[in-house]
This record gives sequence, C-alpha cells and structure tokens, in this order.
Amino acid sequence: MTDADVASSTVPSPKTAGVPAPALELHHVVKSFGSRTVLDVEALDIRAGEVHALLGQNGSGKSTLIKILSGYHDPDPQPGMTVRVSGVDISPNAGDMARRAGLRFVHQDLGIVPAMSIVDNLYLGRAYPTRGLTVSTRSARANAREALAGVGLASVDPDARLGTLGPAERTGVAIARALATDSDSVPSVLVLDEPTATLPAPEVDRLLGMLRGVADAGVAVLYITHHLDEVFSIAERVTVLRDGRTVASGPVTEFSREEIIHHLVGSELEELHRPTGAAHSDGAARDEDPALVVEGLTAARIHGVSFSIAPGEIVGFHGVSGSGRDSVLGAVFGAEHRVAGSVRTAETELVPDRPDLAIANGIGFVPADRKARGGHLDLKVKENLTLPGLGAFWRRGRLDATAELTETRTWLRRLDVRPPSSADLPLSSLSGGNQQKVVLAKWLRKGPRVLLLDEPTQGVDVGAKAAIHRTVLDAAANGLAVAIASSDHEELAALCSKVHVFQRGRIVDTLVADEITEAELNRRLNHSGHGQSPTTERTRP
Ligand SMILES: Nc1ncnc2c1ncn2[C@@H]1O[C@H](COP(=O)(O)OP(=O)(O)OP(=O)(O)O)[C@@H](O)[C@H]1O
Repeated sequence: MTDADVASSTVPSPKTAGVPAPALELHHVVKSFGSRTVLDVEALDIRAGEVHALLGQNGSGKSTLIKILSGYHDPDPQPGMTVRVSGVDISPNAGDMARRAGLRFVHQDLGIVPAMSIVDNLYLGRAYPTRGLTVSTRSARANAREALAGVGLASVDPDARLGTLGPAERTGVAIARALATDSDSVPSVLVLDEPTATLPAPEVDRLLGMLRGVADAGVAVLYITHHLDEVFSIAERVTVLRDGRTVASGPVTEFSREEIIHHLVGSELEELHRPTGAAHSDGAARDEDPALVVEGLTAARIHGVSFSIAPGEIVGFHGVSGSGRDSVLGAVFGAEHRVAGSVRTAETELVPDRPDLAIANGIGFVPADRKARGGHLDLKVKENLTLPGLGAFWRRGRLDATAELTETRTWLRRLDVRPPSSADLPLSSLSGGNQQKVVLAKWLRKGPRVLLLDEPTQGVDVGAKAAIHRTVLDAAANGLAVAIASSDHEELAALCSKVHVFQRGRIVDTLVADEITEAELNRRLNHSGHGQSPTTERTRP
C-alpha cells in the first residue's frame, strides 16, 4: 500500500457515505510478554460516530491494545491478524501509518513536556505554520488558542509553561494536540486512555461533552475508563476485557451497571459490595495532639492555608483543578517550594522544601504524578516496596532475601497487585493501576504517622479501589493520620470525616460528618465560581 492509499482512505465523512465500514476493525490481535499472553482479542470494531467504552480490571490488557495500535508494541505474528482503519488494512508497527490513517491517541502518559510552553507542546512532532519562509508564531498562537478553546481551556495562555498547569489542564492540552488536523491526515479514530483519571466532576462533564461533539462529527472514539458512570453517560457501545480477552461487548443499553461489574470482576463481586467503612463517624480520630498541624501555608497556588489532622483521622481536600486541592499535599511534604507558613508533626517543626526530613519525621506522600515522582520504574517491584525500609531485612550483615520476598508478597496480595507473582518484575512492566498500588503499598509498609495521598486511586479498577479504601481505613483505625486530595467525590464521601473545600488557593469551607455526600461535594464545585457548567451528580465505581 502506498502513502497515497493511506492518505486517500482517511477523509472522514463516514456518516455520509452510506453504510460505512467500521472506523476501526481488529481481528486476532495477540500480544505476549515472554511466555505470558496478556492480550488475545478475537474481534473488535469501533464505528464511526460512536463512543465505544473499553473496560477492564488493572492489567486486563487495555493499554497493551492501545500500544499495539499506536505502534509502540508489535503484536505477536498471528494468522488472520487484522488492524483496519476506515476500511484500509494497516500494519500497526509500520512507522506513522496509523496516524496518517487517522488514528489519534491520548495515552495515560500524556507525552507532554512541562518545561516547554503550551503552544510548543501543541506543535510537538508537527511543523509550525509558516508565512513565506518564516515560522508564524502569531498563527501558531491563534491555532493554539482555538485548539485550547475546543477543550474548554480558552482562558489558558498558550505562551505559559505547561508545567504551570494542573493535571486536568495538561490532559486538555494533550487532547487538543491529538485532535489537530495535519496536511496529510485528519483524525478518524480518537483513542483515549483514562483521560479523566484526575478530573473532578465538572471538568469530566466538560470533557465528555467535547467528546460527544467529536463523535457526532463522525469520528470514532475509543474510550478507556474505570468509571462506569462515564460509560453510561457517553458511550453507545461497551467492550469488557478480562485477562486480555473480550468477555462482553455490545450496546450500553443492553447492560445494567451490575452486569458490567460482574463482567469486570466476576467472582470478586461479593467483595466489592462490602461497605468501605467508618466514614463520617470520626470514630478512629484520637483525642491526642494532632499528628500534623499546618499554619498559614503559602506556596504556588496555595495562600495561607491552615488545618490539622489528628491521629486516626482521614481529612479530604476538595476543589477544581488549580484550586489548591491538587497542590496542597506536595507543599506540605516539601516537594513544592514553601513560601511562608509552618508545617509541624506532633514532635517537630518541618524545614521547608526538605522531603527527606518530612520522611524522617514520619510523613509519607503518594503523589498524583506517580510516573514522575511516585515509583522507580526501572527497579523491581520488591525493590520499590522495600528499599525505603531495607534495614528490616538485614540479618548479621546479610540481606534476608526470603524475608524480603515474603513481605513483598504479603503487600502485593493485600493491595490486589496483578500479577501477584510480580515481585521480581520491573515496576515498568506492571499496568498503570498496579503501579499505583505498589507506590501506595510502599508507604503503607513504611508505617508513617501521617500519610498524604494525592489521587490515591486514579487509574485503579473497581475491585482494587475497594481494597485500597479498606487498607487506608484499617491504617487510620490503627492511628495513621491521612490527608486525601481527590477529584473523586465518591472516594471523599466514603473515607473522610472532614473535607476542606479549596477555591483559588484557599480553604473556603469545611464539611464534616454527614455533610460529606457526593451530592454536596458536587454542589460545592458548581458554586465555586470558576464558571464551569452545571454538572450532573456522578458516582464513581
Ligand atoms: N513491558 C511489559 N513487560 C511485561 N509485562 C507487561 C509489559 N507491559 C504490560 N505488561 C503486562 O501486561 C498486562 C496488561 O497490562 P496493561 O497495561 O495492558 O493493562 P491495563 O488493562 O491497561 O491496566 P490498567 O487499568 O492498570 O492501566 C499486565 O499484566 C502487565 O503486567
């Protein structure tokens, strides 16, 4: 097939061309790592103009499928293996053929460069517009503004450094870039790998609205998510992967929520329905000196914030992206520069900007940006878990490898990390959700007195999320003071006895006990004065 064949097959007017071929068609796509087959999709088709949700537990093969489509992984050679875009067979591993055919991606790792400007990020890998022989920065900026407006970021300055944006806004930039039309191709299939992982409800609604518009214009949208409410709100069809195979596929209207959960987790359904615990009761909070006292904390996006957490208390932080909710824990820990204010544990006043001293004083921090700051991807899973407290395994000058492995396996089981025998694998070989569980286990194992969790269950599947919630509740019942910044209202409502509401870098309100409901948390965001459109109440699985 020539380049011209590919280019001519990419003009997307699938809704106007009679009965169109599926925009994306897969047959017999298989992928193994070593002797382990992690993906074996017999058939899957994504139609033009539909949003097709792809669901599956952590490690079920969703990202592997996407990585094959984008040419990152080669599929196993297989008789009958087909990847067809708009009726044209492509070799997924043949250079940029997939892109020219109209396949576009927004990966979990957004592939953006925080140190560069937003406009430069939007033009990463593409030529800048020119006027005569010179680059037209004016046109580039105008295009960037238009692209940003298309994802609801009209107020963002294209010349700002991308690193100054919060996670949600960065995702918006990645989506805007994916939707860019090139001279030789226009998007016909947009693949999104968990784009809403850290977005609060109003931003999720905005994003879903935008994706609806993209699909209505004739583009096929393949949408990976762990959030069932998003599936029912936007998708026409759904496919569920389990252990790399399709276990259910069809119109969303043919499934109830319970049926989808059953396809996802099968025999673990009972476990899921266990109540997540003692939220709102404040029962575990101890009548002791606070484990953490923060006074007048000022940092980037944080102005004069004060709060305290008692041993056994779980305190939530709520707000839109950029409100301070997503910066406060990094500033407490010392990962972000502290401009003013104090942070004290029960014993010590912490020196600003010294995460090492925060750790030495019993504070743990699970950042939202786990790839950049959470774990060591090149190290083994067991090393990630045990390195912070390796001393426990030294016996008479030698490392007791058996004890290290036994403890590692205990934690992998406790947090439902898959595969459970992954202790000696590099962290990078685990799926995104499973990496998150390892990072969390690392800190829980270390036994901190204060644990700061920024989006602790982002990218984590329904079953594992319940396991993480139970583990956090158990740790709090044993005296751990926990701070959770989360865009997931169901999570805050399930875990917290107190929730601080952030707006423009300040705590503007605090909800306690029975005031903490998903409906009330949604209501607070809608009234936070950021001009967001009203949102529907949403429940995350
Ligand atoms: N480079 C690799 N080497 C070895 N195994 C890998 C590699 N990449 C992925 N795997 C394994 O393939 C399986 C599928 O992983 P994948 O990332 O596709 O899951 P996923 O469904 O996207 O999970 P999540 O919801 O956590 O993102 C997992 O068991 C994972 O450990």
